[in-house]
Amino acid sequence: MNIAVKGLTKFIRKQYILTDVQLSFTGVYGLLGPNGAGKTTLMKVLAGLEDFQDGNVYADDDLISRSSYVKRTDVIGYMSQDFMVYPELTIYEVLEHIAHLQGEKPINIPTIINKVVEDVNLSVYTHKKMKALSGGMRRRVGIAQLLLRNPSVLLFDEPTAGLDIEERIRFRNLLKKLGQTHTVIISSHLVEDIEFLCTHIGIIREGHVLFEGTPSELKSLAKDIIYEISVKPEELDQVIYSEDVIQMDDEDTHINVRVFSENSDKGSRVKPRLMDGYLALLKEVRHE
Ligand SMILES: Nc1ncnc2c1ncn2[C@@H]1O[C@H](COP(=O)(O)OP(=O)(O)OP(=O)(O)O)[C@@H](O)[C@H]1O
Repeated sequence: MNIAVKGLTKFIRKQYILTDVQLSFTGVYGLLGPNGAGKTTLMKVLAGLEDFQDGNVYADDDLISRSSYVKRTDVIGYMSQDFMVYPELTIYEVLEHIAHLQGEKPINIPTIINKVVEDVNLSVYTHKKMKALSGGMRRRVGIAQLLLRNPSVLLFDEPTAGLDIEERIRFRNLLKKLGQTHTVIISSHLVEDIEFLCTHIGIIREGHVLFEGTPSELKSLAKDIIYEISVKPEELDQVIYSEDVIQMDDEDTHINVRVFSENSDKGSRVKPRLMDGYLALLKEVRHE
């Protein structure tokens, strides 16, 4: 199922949070933007958790919400950054409780729970108490409880924030797997997560859409303007001072400095990465 928004506008008192937002969410969709761009607000609007003043939300071309708050928990599952409930209950007990609240027949509950814990790779941990779980495991329980309802669209707000590197990789792999069976929308300011996971990307800034397209379309915004310069450690200060630096990689004997440049005779032109396209877009907007 695809979700789309048209003309979406939200303000709180006199401050516009989202302005005439038009986006079409499909595949594994990455919603990127700097802090305060409006990503969380947009995700909550999609989930039916926040009201808005103008515009429409569609699911597969059917209007599901017009300028108002409509709860769509049967279609859309939303997960905020963390999931911490009932610390004294085990994973199984939490899921059992939620399944009961949803009105599942008691006889079906064990089968349903076994399926969702398998989907999120928690089958061997169901006896563990919530309070004993790591951040990544708690988030996986959060996904499991969403899957109990079997929504077609899963929304994740900053899903890997605060996870250590191993958990982040495990969690990203899980999101990739879920993307094979669901429409997945991920909001993040980490280009790295989006690069690994997403087939489509939307970029917002200060509540306005700046870009929507594929990862290669985003990369192409930095076509022909990315150079790599190899410098000795003692030359680094001079390069930082004179060039528009994106990234530096320390290679023991020298440092590879990635820069924006229209024409650099000091380095070699390289293929743009997603980060380059994203930064090129933000630079362009800043200069307008
Ligand atoms: N309830 C509210 N009242 C007033 N301002 C709000 C409210 N909710 C959000 N905002 C403002 O709306 C803007 C967008 O916030 P939002 O949290 O959606 O952005 P974000 O892109 O998710 O940012 P971050 O990555 O920092 O979480 C910010 O300027 C924020 O201060």
